[in-house]
Amino acid sequence: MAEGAAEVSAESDDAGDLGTVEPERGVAPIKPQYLTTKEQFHEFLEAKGQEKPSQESEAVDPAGNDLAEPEAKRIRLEDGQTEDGQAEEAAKPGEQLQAQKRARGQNKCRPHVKPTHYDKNKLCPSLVQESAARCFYGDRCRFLHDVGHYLETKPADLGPSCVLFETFGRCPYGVTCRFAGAHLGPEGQNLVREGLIQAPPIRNGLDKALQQQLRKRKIHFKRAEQALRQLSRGPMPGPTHEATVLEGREAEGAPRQDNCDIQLDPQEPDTIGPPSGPLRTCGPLTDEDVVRLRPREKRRLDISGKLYLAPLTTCGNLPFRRICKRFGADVTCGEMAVCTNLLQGQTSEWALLRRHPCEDIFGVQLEGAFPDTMTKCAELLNRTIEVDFVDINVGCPIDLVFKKGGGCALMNRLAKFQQIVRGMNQVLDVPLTVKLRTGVQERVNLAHRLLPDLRDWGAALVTLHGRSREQRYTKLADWQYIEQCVAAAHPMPLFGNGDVLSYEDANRARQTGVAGVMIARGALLKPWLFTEIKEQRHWDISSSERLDILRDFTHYGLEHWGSDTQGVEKTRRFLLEWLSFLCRYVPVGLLERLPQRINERPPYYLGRDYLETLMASQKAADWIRISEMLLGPVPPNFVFLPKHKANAYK
Ligand SMILES: Cc1cc2nc3c(=O)[nH]c(=O)nc-3n(C[C@H](O)[C@H](O)[C@H](O)COP(=O)(O)O)c2cc1C
Repeated sequence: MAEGAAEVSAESDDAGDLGTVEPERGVAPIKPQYLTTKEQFHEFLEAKGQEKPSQESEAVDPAGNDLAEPEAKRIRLEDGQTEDGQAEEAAKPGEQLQAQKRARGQNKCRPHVKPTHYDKNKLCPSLVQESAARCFYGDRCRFLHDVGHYLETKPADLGPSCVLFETFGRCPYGVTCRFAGAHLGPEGQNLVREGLIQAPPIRNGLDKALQQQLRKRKIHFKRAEQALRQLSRGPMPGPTHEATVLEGREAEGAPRQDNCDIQLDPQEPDTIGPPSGPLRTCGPLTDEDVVRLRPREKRRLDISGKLYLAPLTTCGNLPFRRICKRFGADVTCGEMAVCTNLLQGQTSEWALLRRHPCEDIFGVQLEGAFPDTMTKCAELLNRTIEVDFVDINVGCPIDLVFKKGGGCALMNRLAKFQQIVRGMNQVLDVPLTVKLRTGVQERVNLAHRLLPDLRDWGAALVTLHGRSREQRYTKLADWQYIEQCVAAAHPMPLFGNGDVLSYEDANRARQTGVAGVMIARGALLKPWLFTEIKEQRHWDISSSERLDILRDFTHYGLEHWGSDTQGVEKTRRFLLEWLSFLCRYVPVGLLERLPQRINERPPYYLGRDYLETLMASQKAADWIRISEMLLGPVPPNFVFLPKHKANAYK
């Protein structure tokens, strides 16, 4: 789903031990000396918040902002929600159902954040982009053209140094950067530092020409149509792959959209995909090219034994994945993208496909309900982006997707499911993988029956989340069933997914015989989990180390979303979404028994220092306080309600 607009249900978590089906809800066993009451906890943070910033917070506040102003005055929260983002308890029985609905995983009535695109105080992009000579819109342009006037209304810088300027020697946001003081010369010119480092090229961006063709529906999906025709006649044989000059060049890592075959040919403007007739080439063929023309096999995906960071709508954004990569995640995947939105050339949906150079084994995940759109989308991506695999989300539980026959619903639409897998597999040069749940209903397991089919249809790997759609997160993942499914999938590798929060959990999961483990909420609660698993230890990470991780996230965020107001606020919102999960982590040194389990609710406790306590808070106002330490004060009338009620326990 489009970046920043996704709706995914991360339902409230319940308790119990990994491997049991009917879990007991637990409370994290915190050493008695750290325990406190709700009132004392909030009083403590309130009092600290009123104080002048401590040394600790002075050290972490890049802008040197006074953090003493109580956020509650400035932050509006959604009606019917308590300050901590949870639904108020229903007072009357008649309201109970309603309250239950509200208490489920999603905050569906979140405030709509007005886009700042048409902000009349925004400087015209022609004055920011050095390449743009003059404003295309002339007198009709709605943005400011007077830099002096713009600077008068521009809010104060958020800090003395700009991460883009520091890293690359040049900040593309120029005067609009919220840290612009670091790189503006005496005349207001945007400075460039010596030894300028090229910013890494955006991988998997959407080319403007391609976007136009998609919007005008001018693309002809030759390979997909051929595959779909074959499918309508009956099952197809396994995939065949004609190698082309184009593919050879792609294998060398050349950007695909710049390739002569994908460029929109005036003679054949509506064609994408390999030529069916004689090969078109960019120039004369060399011996090297001829070698590349040999038919080659579909690329393989060998990720057995690797740690796979789950696709995570909203939270699994590129900056977060960079953090997880640093801590040892081996495989990463983009957030779920809706195939029809990609086919329409929606910029925000294409943003979900972007890949950072550190993501060495990277896939994208697609959602869709129909063979034609899914196959066409697969062909489109096959030609335009660099990925190691494409995954189909057949685990998505949300109504919006389910009611259209996508996500989990495909588990009960066998004919369509088969056509989608076969069709996509036929047009992809990279392996196709599938993410499943145990089934739709709680007591009707379907996965074990589907796995042999998926293997025959050509899926290279399946990940099984050990819960049904109906269960959402109310029960623990059923690892016994996952074990049963390993045999059903054989020899196709099966990854297991559900409730891994410690190296012990990962070890137990591996004992089921799965090819590897996928981790979702565990990574959100503690991204250093990958290191813990690899080094087989518990890491008693300090609050300042945790803050450093958050700071790195904001730096990656500013790099990814921009260092102007819009980019800063986008970074903040994604940070806040993440903080709504992070607060559930209980520091190792505070636990009476290790490890923490994913179903255990932390009681109120005071950490070993102020920051540790602040990070344990489930109040949105406290997450905002943390964001202000890193990104400066929130704008006036700032509203935030987390998308996922990760802090809600049923
Ligand atoms: C915030 C959030 C977003 C998610 N988004 C996706 C998604 O885009 N695609 C998907 O297949 N699963 C998604 N999931 C499900 C996870 O990938 C995973 O299957 C599930 O959380 C179980 O793993 P866990 O127990 O390790 O959290 C999401 C889960 C969460 C908590």
